[in-house]
Amino acid sequence: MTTFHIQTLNAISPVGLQRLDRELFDIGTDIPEPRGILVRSADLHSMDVPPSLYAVARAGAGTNNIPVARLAALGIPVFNTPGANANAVKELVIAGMLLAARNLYHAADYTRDLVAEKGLAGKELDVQVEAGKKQFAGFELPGKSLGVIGLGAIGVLVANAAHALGLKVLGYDPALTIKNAWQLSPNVEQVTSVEELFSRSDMITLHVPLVDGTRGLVNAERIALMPQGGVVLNFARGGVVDEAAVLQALDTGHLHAYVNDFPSESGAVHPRVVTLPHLGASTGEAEDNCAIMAVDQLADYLLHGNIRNSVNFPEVVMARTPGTTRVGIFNENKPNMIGQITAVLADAGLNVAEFTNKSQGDYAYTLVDVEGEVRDELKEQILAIDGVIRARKIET
Ligand SMILES: NC(=O)C1=CN([C@@H]2O[C@H](COP(=O)(O)OP(=O)(O)OC[C@H]3O[C@@H](n4cnc5c(N)ncnc54)[C@H](O)[C@@H]3O)[C@@H](O)[C@H]2O)C=CC1
Ligand SMILES: O=C(O)C(=O)COP(=O)(O)O
Repeated sequence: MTTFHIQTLNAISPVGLQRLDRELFDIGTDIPEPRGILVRSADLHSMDVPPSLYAVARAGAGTNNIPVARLAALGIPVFNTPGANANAVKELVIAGMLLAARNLYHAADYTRDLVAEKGLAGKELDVQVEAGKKQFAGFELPGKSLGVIGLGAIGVLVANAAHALGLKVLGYDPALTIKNAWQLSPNVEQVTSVEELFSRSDMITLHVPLVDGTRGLVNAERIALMPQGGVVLNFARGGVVDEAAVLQALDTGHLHAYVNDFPSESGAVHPRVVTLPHLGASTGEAEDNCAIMAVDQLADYLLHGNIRNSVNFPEVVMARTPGTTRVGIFNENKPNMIGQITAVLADAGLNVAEFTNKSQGDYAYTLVDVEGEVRDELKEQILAIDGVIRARKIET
C-alpha cells in the first residue's frame, strides 16, 4: 500500500492531523520527497518544488504566500479553507472598531503608565485618572457608517455583525457570489464603486485577497474622500493599503485611527496605529476548523484525486466506481484534449466507466475510472499528448 508523505511547514492543529490514517500517511516537518504540504503563512515563493509533490493545502484563507500560478503550471493543486476562520476574523474586526472608537489601546497604556512609570496610588491615582480620561473620550457605533470592501466569507459576517451593532453598513464586491449574497443581511447597502464607498464611510474595513487588483487599494486619493476623523481597519493583508498614505492622513488628523494585523516598522510605532501580530485566525476554534478542512481536502485528493476548494484548479469530485482504476490528468485548456485522452484509453483496451472533465482559465483536470488493467506505460502515453501536464494512476 502507498504511504503518502505529508510535510507540515507551520504548526497545524492536531485535531486536523489526527484525521490522517497513519497506515496511509506519515507526517513531519522534515519529510523528504513530500506528496503533500500543509501550510499556514510560511512563504513558499522561493521554494524549489519537489518533483514528488502532488498538492499543497493552506489551512487558512489567504494564498498570497504560495506560488499558486507556478504550481498550477506543474499540475499541483493548491487548496485553501474558505470560511473556516471567518468568525475569528469577524470578532477581531469588531474588537478593532471598538478599540478605535473608544481609544482603548492608548487609554489602557495611560493607566498603566500612571502606576508603573509615575508610581501613583490611592487619591493621587484617582485624581490623575479623572483628569486624564477626557483625552480618550470616543464615539459610539450606532449611526456611524462602515464600508466593507470584499463581501466574501469574512466580509459578510462583519457586515451583518456591524448592522446588528447599529452601524449603517455599505458593501462593495464586484464579484459577490450567490452563496454570499444569500448570507448577507438585506440591510447592507451594496454600492457599485469603491469611491462611493470611501466617500460615504466613517470607517472602512478590508476583506479582499492580496492580488494585483487589490494592491494599494486604500490610497491617498481614496482616503481623501472619507469624512474627517475616519478609521481604516485592515485584517486582509498589509499590501492592500498604501501605508505611507494612511500614516500621512493620521498625521494631518484626517484619519483618526488605523487598526491592522500586519506589523511594519513605521506603522507599528505610530501613535494613532494599533497593530496586532497577525492574530486574525489565531483562535483554537479557527485553527481546528482550518486544519480539519485542509487535511480532509488534501487526503481526498491524494487518495481519490478529488479537487475541492482549490484556488488554481476547478472543483472536480467524482464518486469511486467499484472495480475500476482511477486516473487523474492535468492538461492545458485547449481543443481536442478529451478526444486525445479517450483515444489513448481506447487504444489500451480500457473501457471508461466514469469520466469528468472541467476547465478553469488556462488549465483543465480530468478524472476517469476505467475498467481493465492499467499498465505503467499508459501514463507515458497520456503524458506524450501535447498539452498534458501531469498524469497519475490513483492506486488506492
Ligand atoms: N488577518 C488574518 O489572520 C486573516 C486574513 N485573511 C485575509 O482576508 C482575505 C479574505 O478572506 P475571506 O473572506 O475568507 O475570502 P473570500 O474569498 O471568501 O472573500 C474575498 C472576497 O473579496 C472579493 N474581492 C476580490 N477583489 C476585490 C476587489 N478589488 N474589491 C472588492 N472585493 C473584491 C471577492 O469577490 C470575494 O468575495 C484573505 O484572502 C486573507 O488575505 C483571512 C483570514 C485570516
Ligand atoms: O487565513 C489567512 O489568510 C490568514 O491570514 C491566517 O494566517 P495564519 O494561518 O494565522 O498564519
